[in-house]
Amino acid sequence: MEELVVTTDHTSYPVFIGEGIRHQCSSLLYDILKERSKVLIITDETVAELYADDVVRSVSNALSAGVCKVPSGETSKSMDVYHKVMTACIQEGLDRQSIIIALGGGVIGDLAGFAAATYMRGIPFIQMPTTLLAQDSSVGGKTGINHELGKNLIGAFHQPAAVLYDTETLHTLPDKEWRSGFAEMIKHAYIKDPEFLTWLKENVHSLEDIKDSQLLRFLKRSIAIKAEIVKEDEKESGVRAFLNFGHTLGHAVEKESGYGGMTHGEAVAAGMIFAMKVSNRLGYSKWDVTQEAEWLKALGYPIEAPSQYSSHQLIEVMKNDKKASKGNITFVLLEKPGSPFLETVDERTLAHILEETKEGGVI
Ligand SMILES: NC(=O)c1ccc[n+]([C@@H]2O[C@H](COP(=O)([O-])OP(=O)(O)OC[C@H]3O[C@@H](n4cnc5c(N)ncnc54)[C@H](O)[C@@H]3O)[C@@H](O)[C@H]2O)c1
Ligand SMILES: O=C(O)C(=O)C[C@@H](O)[C@H](O)[C@H](O)COP(=O)(O)O
Ligand SMILES: [Zn+2]
Repeated sequence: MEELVVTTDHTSYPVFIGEGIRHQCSSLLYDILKERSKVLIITDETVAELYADDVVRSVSNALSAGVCKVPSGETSKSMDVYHKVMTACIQEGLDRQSIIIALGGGVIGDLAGFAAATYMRGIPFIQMPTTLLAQDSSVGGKTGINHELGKNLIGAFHQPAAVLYDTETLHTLPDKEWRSGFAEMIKHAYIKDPEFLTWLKENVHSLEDIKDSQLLRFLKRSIAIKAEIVKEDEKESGVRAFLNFGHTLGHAVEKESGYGGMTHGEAVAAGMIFAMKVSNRLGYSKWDVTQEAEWLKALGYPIEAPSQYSSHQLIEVMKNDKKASKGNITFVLLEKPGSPFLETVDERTLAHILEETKEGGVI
């Protein structure tokens, strides 16, 4: 088992990574659980079927556990499902000494984390990620749900008390979800670690390459990058915004696809290529976008997906992005790997590039 530590100005917590560690909750989380009155495991229907019994058994040595199941997928990051989770917290008799476990992917981490941040004005929670994507989402304390008008518009910063990442759970992950999670790893490499990016480009040419024995090595590097950024800027007043590379357009595409039409990672991959085009167009960089896109296309990312949607509508949605200010859309741009910066981009430039993408053009 590996252990990393995430430190912020206010707190610090362990990230345990290892095969089969879901069976060791009572021992690994003993110091946290021993103080608590009750635990509610929030999970989705798919993950519940596969892993909830193991986790209930594993925590039951320490304290009594309930399970709250929500439908699988992005649509559970909604007001309606959040309300149902709150009802479950009340009916299960959670008090201020209770704790929530988020058992699942990023959807569950964000939803259950937000429930923990707001139930009785805040109780602790533990992240138990089960997707590759959750190497990003389980660390850093961003929690929240979607609104019909935009992604993650309702939420709170609430750091977990611990992250327990059982990599054995990844063995049941569908290919689409491996691809989705890998996009966030690529993002970490693009914004912070050119050497890691080169290594990924040289070694990963298929989904099978992602799943192979090197996984633990790049999982750890990716989590460490996220932890470094969160340590420097917990609440996104500076460098943390760089973690949004690919997300300005990506979130708009997710919203337009009806939340779940495209996975988060697929949308982010298309958004990263788009951001490189914007960066070139504004004269900040000389990306060979075709070459960057080829690598992602070979891994199965639908890079041209934004061209299915109305440019006007995507721009309207991007105005609701949290980085926007006074109606101006702000992008994370990249001069070169490891050199991100924030820039306001005017709507005409965005419209042109979106239209060129529709016509199959790459800058
Ligand atoms: N808070 C953050 O910092 C942060 C960072 C990145 C992404 N996110 C959010 O994360 C969400 C996406 O997370 P995700 O990609 O993990 O999606 P997800 O949680 O919906 O999981 C994807 C699918 O895989 C299934 N699944 C999960 N674990 C499984 C397993 N081990 N075996 C088989 N099936 C399994 C789920 O039931 C679901 O159908 C988005 O809403 C995104 O906005 C948040
Ligand atoms: O942790 C962060 O900070 C991130 O931006 C990570 C992103 O991968 C993640 O998708 C996040 O939820 C996006 O944040 P948002 O503030 O744009 O909703
Ligand atoms: Zn993301």
